[in-house]
Amino acid sequence: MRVVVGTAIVGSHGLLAQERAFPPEVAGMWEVPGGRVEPGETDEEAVRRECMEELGVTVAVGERVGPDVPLRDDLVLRVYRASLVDGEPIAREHRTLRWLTAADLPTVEWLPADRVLLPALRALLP
Ligand SMILES: Nc1nc2c([nH]c(=O)n2[C@H]2C[C@H](O)[C@@H](COP(=O)(O)OP(=O)(O)OP(=O)(O)O)O2)c(=O)[nH]1
Repeated sequence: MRVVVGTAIVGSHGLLAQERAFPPEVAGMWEVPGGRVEPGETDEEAVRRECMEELGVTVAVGERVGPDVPLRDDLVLRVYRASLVDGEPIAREHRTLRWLTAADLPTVEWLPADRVLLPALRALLP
């Protein structure tokens, strides 16, 4: 089973989410930062690497958030909570990033797997 890690970073303005720029089928849809765990890498290492690549920040990885969500036969999305340790997030690989409040959460067009996790993500917000 391969894993795509997602990262739930909650700040004073809400949950950090990003709008995908590519591929065309999912461009304009929203997700949390993350990506595929590479062979030989732990989930936590993948979260830290992806947050540096995508956002330019160092994070401390915390607890799992919600269930594993199947993406395809051999692939699941697994989200971890994380906190910012160093840097201000910048969308390096995405169209844009936003801090979403609890009220904002249902208003953006999430990728289908992330939609399954909305209750768990909502629970992280005041
Ligand atoms: N990063 C991320 N990917 C997600 C989320 N939800 C979701 O369905 N996905 C899917 C989209 C992609 O098919 C896959 C991860 O792709 P990616 O492009 O972010 O991963 P990656 O950086 O490792 O890129 P690649 O090597 O697979 O090209 O997981 C999410 O919240 N975050």
